[in-house]
Amino acid sequence: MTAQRIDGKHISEVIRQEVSEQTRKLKEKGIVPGLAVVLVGEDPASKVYVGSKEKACQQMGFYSEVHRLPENTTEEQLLDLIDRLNKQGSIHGILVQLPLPAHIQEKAVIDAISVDKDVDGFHPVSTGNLVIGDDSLLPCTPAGCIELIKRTGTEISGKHAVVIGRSNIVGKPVAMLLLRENATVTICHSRTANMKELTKQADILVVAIGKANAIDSSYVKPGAVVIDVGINRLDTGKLAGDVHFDSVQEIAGHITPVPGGVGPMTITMLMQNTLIAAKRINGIKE
Ligand SMILES: Nc1nc2c(c(=O)[nH]1)N[C@@H](CN(C=O)c1ccc(C(=O)N[C@@H](CCC(=O)O)C(=O)O)cc1)CN2
Repeated sequence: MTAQRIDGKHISEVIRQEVSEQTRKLKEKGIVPGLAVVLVGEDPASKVYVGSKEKACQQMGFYSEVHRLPENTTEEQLLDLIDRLNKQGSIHGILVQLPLPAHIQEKAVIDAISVDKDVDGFHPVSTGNLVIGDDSLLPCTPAGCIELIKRTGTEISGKHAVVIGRSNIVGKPVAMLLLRENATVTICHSRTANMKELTKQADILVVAIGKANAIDSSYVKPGAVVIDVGINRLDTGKLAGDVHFDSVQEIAGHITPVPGGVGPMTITMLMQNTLIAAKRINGIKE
């Protein structure tokens, strides 16, 4: 069996067209979704991602602001900027690009973003709402994973989903989203005993561990949907996922490639969140 490749780039394009159409309709009501992206320092990958977010905003017809701050920006200066953006009427979404320089506390910065404008879905109140099933803006990469699974035609309800990785920004929220879709969810991590025994039971396997090619076909149940969240740059300069694609595609039913799988969905879900935030802030039903 050779798995079907889940084309994150194509799915992303389809969703972007939907977002851009809804934005056009919202603009007829005089509302222009606005996103502020804040970048501190010179991390090369972050610069590329922020540039892609700026381009995506243009493509969607959003208003956008990018604040590129020097590496030596203090936490206080960053918090002042967030305070201003929280109050700014033209801005419906605020995103601070991660990672931040070591002298700035990530938690203090995330906590300062208004929950209504938390388009990254990283604020503790957004996380709490996700856990209890209340409305909140969903974290982009986990929401992208669920969207990719659904668009394979897979019914998530009743399936056994195994998530490898327990980070606050991917592993835990993706597990919560799968639970919300009525999957039976197991979370594996670096201390899990007999991991293969668990992953081989998974109808849906989501891998977010940050280790290139760590998961081969011996971890995978035949026919499973495999979602690879890892983006690892190899010494050769090439990108690799956490899943050994060539090995796993021999056994899986569906599999995301890297690049071109989950990655493109992250920015697309950010566009969708900004549109949702603009509607909610203006009291418009979705
Ligand atoms: N505040 C945030 N910071 C970071 C997030 C985030 O969601 N919010 N996620 C990542 C970086 N990221 C977006 O910010 C991101 C990562 C990867 C991609 C992507 O499209 N990847 C491509 C490959 C791109 C390449 O060639 O390098 C793919 O997988 O196909 C988009 C966005 C950390 N920081």
